[in-house]
Amino acid sequence: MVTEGDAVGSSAVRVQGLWKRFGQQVAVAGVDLELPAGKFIGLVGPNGAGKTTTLSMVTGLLRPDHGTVEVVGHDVWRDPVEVKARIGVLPEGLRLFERLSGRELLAYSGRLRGLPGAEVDKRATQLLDVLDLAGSQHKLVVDYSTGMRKKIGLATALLHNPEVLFLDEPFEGVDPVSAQTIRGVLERYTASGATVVFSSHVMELVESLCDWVAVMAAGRIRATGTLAEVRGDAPSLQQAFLELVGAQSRGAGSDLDWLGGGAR
Ligand SMILES: Nc1ncnc2c1ncn2[C@@H]1O[C@H](COP(=O)(O)OP(=O)(O)OP(=O)(O)O)[C@@H](O)[C@H]1O
Repeated sequence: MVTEGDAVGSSAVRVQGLWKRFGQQVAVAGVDLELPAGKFIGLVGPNGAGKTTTLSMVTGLLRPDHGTVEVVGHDVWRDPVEVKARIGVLPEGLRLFERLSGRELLAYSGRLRGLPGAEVDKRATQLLDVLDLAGSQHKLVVDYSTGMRKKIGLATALLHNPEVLFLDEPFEGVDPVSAQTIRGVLERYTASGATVVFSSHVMELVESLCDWVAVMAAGRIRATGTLAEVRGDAPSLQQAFLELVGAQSRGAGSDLDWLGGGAR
């Protein structure tokens, strides 16, 4: 799906005036966002910032209260079939068909995507191999570990060679070896001109992986741009992030004077 010229200088995602409320809780409060194509993009923010809610609305999983979302030039909510053919998604709380083996899951996803059987077989074999799942390909998904689930989820999201890949906390619960494997696959994928958008609150990871960042807090976008632009004069992205989300002066632990030291 990645075609020459698609990626250069254009936007992968264009979000305007996005709002989502759950009862009294405003989860996303008027987000405008333009994500450049062909970049490794990090959506970062503290717990509860609205990252998952935003990604769910951008990928057509959750209907916004207001606002529009375009992915590779198509309106997500008016043109969902066009958009879903062009994106891959690894959602938070990934639900998989547990009673299929990893190999069967890929075969099923590939056929759902309309790929010919022989092509699905070829791609599945390569993905299982690269993601170090070949030895577990006949195991049922229900018996996979957390890291293995993330990797098979990533394989299903990549199988149809999407133009944009959305990943919600792809490294959470993943050991360093698997993280390195996932990272290698993603770097190869973006090097070919595709776009990755992933959410995280691990700043070191974002700093080492991403070339473009959007910082979110309390349902709003606080900063966007290249890593250098968002970092500004701060010594690290972590520091810039803490300043942007206003979390510096909380005096962690100052009220917990009973904690530690053996006193009961
Ligand atoms: N289905 C829901 N019903 C009620 N409130 C919700 C729902 N989903 C999200 N929220 C609320 O919306 C806010 C944003 O949540 P969201 O999961 O989008 O944040 P997040 O940035 O992904 O957080 P985290 O990093 O902890 O996953 C939170 O206050 C959360 O409690």
